[in-house]
Amino acid sequence: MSRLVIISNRVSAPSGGGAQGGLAIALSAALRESNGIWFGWSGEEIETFTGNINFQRNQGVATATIDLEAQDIDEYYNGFANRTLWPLFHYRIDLAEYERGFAGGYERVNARFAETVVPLIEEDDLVWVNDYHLIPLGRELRARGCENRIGFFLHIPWPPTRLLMSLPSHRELVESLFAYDVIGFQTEDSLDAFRGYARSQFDAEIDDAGVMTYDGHSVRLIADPIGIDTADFRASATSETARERFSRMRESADGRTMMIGVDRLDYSKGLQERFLGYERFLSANPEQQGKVFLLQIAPPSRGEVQSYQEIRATLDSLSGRINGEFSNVEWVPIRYVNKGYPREQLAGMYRAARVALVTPLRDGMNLVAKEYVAAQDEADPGVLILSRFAGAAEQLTDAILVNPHSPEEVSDAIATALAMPLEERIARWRAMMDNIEQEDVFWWRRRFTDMLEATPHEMTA
Ligand SMILES: O=P(O)(O)OC[C@H]1O[C@H](O[C@H]2O[C@H](CO)[C@@H](O)[C@H](O)[C@H]2O)[C@H](O)[C@@H](O)[C@@H]1O
Ligand SMILES: O=c1ccn([C@@H]2O[C@H](COP(=O)(O)OP(=O)(O)O)[C@@H](O)[C@H]2O)c(=O)[nH]1
Repeated sequence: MSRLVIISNRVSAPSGGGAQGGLAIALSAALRESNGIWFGWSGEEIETFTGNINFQRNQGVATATIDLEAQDIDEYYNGFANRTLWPLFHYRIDLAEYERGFAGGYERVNARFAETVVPLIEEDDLVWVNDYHLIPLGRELRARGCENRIGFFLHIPWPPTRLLMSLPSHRELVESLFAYDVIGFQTEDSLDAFRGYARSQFDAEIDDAGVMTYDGHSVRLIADPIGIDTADFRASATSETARERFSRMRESADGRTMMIGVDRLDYSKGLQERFLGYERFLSANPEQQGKVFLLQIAPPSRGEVQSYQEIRATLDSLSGRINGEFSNVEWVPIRYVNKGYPREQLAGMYRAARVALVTPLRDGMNLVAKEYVAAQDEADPGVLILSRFAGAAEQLTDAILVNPHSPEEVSDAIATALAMPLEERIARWRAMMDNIEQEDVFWWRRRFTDMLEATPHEMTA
């Protein structure tokens, strides 16, 4: 197999602890297998951009990182990526900000990425660009003579055409995607939405095999849902650290049933709606008060962006209000923790929870849903409550699927989950486990890179 050059905004080499995003975890696993190199932003700020590359190798993963200057971080990461594209692609046009400075910074940083990474790319490498931060990177690489096979994978949802058209530069942004040889999406739903846009806005032809032709250039389109390293996660759920965490959780639960949520503190994760659904459940089922509690782990994320500061304040106040309303001296209904935990500890907590609430309003995939399933005890598994609007819902159809906007549905789902007989819990868990065992992170990576490798080079523009 050809060497992989993976490019993504953030490079987060594996480490012992701390919170890592799902993308980081998935790519580390993929890189180890392919002996590739991972290029991106270090997450560090520098006074003036130099293009100097810092090479490192951590636990079998080779990384090459650059620092960005303050204006780049403001306009590209906090700006166009997280104030414009993220809300828009998660259907929140009310939160999307359209500033020319953001768009300019986004183009500039994509050009800087291209300029810096081009010398690292060897003739037969497969180049794999990841996520919404780097949509125009393929075009920038081509402009610098890169004739390798280049693929792009979008980790977040592709929005419906009507929403995307609210972005002033939508045509230019999408046209830059035509520089790639393969474009991957998490779900059939996103792939459909992209096809709709390409046909209606560019008159692109798309055949039954998923090959899109526009202006004499062909691009292969694929829905390729990302998975987790299921075997590894399952093993980590019975590691010493996880077992210790499991026991401590059970002890601190003091005979009460624990439910869990684990999400970056992001408005797309539907935390506010989840708390309201849980509040509804407590009001509708007073006999459950004092018998259950929700552990919500929510490490702060993208704190420079105002909408993230606002959701944090909203959740502080909502969790406080619900706890104030229902708590007594011995019981608090929500344990709300603004801190990240290492994976093995999370695995122990997932296993200790009878129910997981994974209720994003929109999510590209949601790896937490898959991790929760992988961590369960097969003889006594917990129940997954999953939003219909998470990418994972296309695969995990045996979860209790809910509309996260409806407090009644969330409340009913909690009641159903808590009352579910063991036999049904096992049957649902088995079906979900079969899926995540089959469609794991290696399956995801192979499908993408096999397609990229099989795409004839002549197809490149
Ligand atoms: O790097 P950050 O700004 O701190 O954000 C963390 C990551 O969040 C997003 O994750 C997405 O990718 C996951 C894996 O495919 C998927 O399960 C999830 O639904 C997506 O939201 C983001 O897309 C990543 O680039 C960030 O690194
Ligand atoms: O305290 C935490 C919270 C989350 N995560 C990990 O962060 C990832 C979140 O990925 P997901 O796809 O659910 O959402 P994203 O944050 O990428 O949007 C999962 O692998 C979690 O195990 C973690 O390691 N520690």
